[in-house]
Amino acid sequence: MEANIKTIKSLAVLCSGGDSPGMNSAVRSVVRTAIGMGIDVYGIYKGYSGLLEGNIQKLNLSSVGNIIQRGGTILDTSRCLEFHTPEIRQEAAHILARKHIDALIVIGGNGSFAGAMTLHQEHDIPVIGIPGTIDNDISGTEYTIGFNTAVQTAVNAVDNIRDTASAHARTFLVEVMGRKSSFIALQVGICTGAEHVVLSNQAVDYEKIVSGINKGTERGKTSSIIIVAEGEKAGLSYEIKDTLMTQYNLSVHACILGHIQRGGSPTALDRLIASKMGYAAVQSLNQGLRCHVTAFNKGEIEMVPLSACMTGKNESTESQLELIRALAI
Ligand SMILES: Nc1ncnc2c1ncn2[C@@H]1O[C@H](COP(=O)(O)OP(=O)(O)OP(=O)(O)O)[C@@H](O)[C@H]1O
Ligand SMILES: O=P(O)(O)OC[C@H]1O[C@](O)(CO)[C@@H](O)[C@@H]1O
Ligand SMILES: [Mg+2]
Repeated sequence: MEANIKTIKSLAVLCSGGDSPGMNSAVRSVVRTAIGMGIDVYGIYKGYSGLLEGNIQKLNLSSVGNIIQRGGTILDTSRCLEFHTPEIRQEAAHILARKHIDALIVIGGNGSFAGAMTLHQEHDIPVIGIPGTIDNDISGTEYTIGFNTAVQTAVNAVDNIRDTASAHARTFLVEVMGRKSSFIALQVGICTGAEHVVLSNQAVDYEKIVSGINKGTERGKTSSIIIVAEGEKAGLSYEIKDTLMTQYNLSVHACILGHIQRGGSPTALDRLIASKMGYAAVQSLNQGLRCHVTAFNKGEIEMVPLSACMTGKNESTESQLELIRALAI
């Protein structure tokens, strides 16, 4: 540790943005690691909104007992619009100082990381980000906690829909979450043997969808599954369904999976990565890191500067699409 780096005696942890399965496993790991190292640990309830309200409680070992397997987050979470305002962030910094909290661990997505970054830049507060979002849309890390569970939940749902699609000889459009990112859609598409995936950042290619369905019909297929990434707002699958009906005379069904993808008990993979990240977050503060993220790259946890995690990512989109096309022949 550099000689001029102040020792962290107390830290706070919060969850922000959409909840994701595995957040609790990460909170547990942060709390247990910190206490084991003699660091006082506080939970901030309801994300940045709770910070501004001073909704902060000291946590002990049993505060995080029996939560590793639970979905949601015991700390609750929020989307806090005021946090975009510098004066409001100044208030947040004062609240942390008044509570003698030396560092903040933020478990959340790209938006939550943007909030943590500004707090660090403006008020020199040590921050560590733990990537927790089902969207897997944070640059600098190949993985974000919750993605695997969300994909598994969606895959189970599509398997069920496939039974009906097959029994009734129907085509289904199944819309999955992911906002601007199509990672859930792509992985669900591969794992359910979908005929086509509609990406969130591209115009819908109706000719391709229709020729795919027709090709399948010609070789005797009676049902098809098309996965739709939701984009800016939910409901695109219904627009596609209407266009297929009115312009191509094709009758299809649409199903929006919605928030069932965000809840539920985390998979073993999410519990494992969350436990490792929580531990690494606290260790890294002890080692003098002050504005970093616990990233998961090439199978290992590594500390990456928060500044490297501020843009979206789209690596692997093309190769995943290629696989879907190759297998839907
Ligand atoms: N540019 C920003 N500056 C300050 N705070 C921000 C900024 N962007 C987002 N935040 C804070 O982070 C919160 C969560 O952001 P957002 O709603 O984008 O979710 P997220 O963390 O990306 O998670 P997810 O996408 O998984 O729901 C916002 O409500 C706001 O309080
Ligand atoms: O629950 P809310 O606030 O409607 O947010 C929905 C969004 O949150 C996410 O589930 C990520 O948390 C996105 O995939 C989705 O677009
Ligand atoms: Mg986000």
